[in-house]
Amino acid sequence: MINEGIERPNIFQRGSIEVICGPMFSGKTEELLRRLRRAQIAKLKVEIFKPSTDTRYDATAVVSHDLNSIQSTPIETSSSILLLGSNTQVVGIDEAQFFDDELPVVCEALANKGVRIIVAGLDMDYTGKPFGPIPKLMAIAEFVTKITAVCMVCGAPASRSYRLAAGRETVLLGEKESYEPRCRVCFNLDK
Ligand SMILES: Nc1ncnc2c1ncn2[C@@H]1O[C@H](COP(=O)(O)OP(=O)(O)O)[C@@H](O)[C@H]1O
Ligand SMILES: Cc1cn([C@H]2C[C@H](O)[C@@H](COP(=O)(O)O)O2)c(=O)[nH]c1=O
Ligand SMILES: [Zn+2]
Repeated sequence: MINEGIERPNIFQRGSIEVICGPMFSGKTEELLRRLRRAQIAKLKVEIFKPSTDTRYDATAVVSHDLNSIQSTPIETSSSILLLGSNTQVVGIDEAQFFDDELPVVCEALANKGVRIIVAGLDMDYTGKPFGPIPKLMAIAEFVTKITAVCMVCGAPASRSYRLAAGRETVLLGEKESYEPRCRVCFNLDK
């Protein structure tokens, strides 16, 4: 038979990368949970990962600001996703901005093997700069969903996360006490 033994992608399980991004409180985790739940309803094998450093609501669950949740595996480095996500059909990754620079390579490798990858994360840090591996993931993704929150100053659609707390380090975990979503105009008010 022609092509016998040649490794080809399974067209019935075509891999892809989806990115869900936006500021804090825009609904990234809710959208991730919605897509993963639908995959579970379709009886697909689903694995969910988050950075082990993100312990805000729960050590193992991915939890939205409205406290919807799904069980996940906390991991330290993106290479663990290659090991743990190879024998699954759908991989969900939350808080992807905190992962190392290898995450796009890891996602590409799994997608090429036929895995559907759904990544959620902040596209910008509190200074408005691209955050971690998210911009590269947006470039190589088949589908990018960029969503907005509600600006806490004027009520317009908010694209940015304004830091209320003191501290200039890029990574500073927090919730409403430390951050609020703002539109471009209100984000730049005190600059
Ligand atoms: N300023 C805001 N704009 C939009 N949603 C908000 C805001 N403040 C609180 N929320 C709540 O946050 C929920 C989204 O939470 P979540 O999915 O965890 O967001 P993200 O993962 O993007 O931070 C919304 O459904 C809403 O109930
Ligand atoms: C803007 C910004 C945010 N963070 C932290 C704050 C939260 O712990 C997470 C984002 O969570 P969400 O699910 O998107 O609400 O990231 C940070 O460390 N640095 C920043 O610049
Ligand atoms: Zn505004």
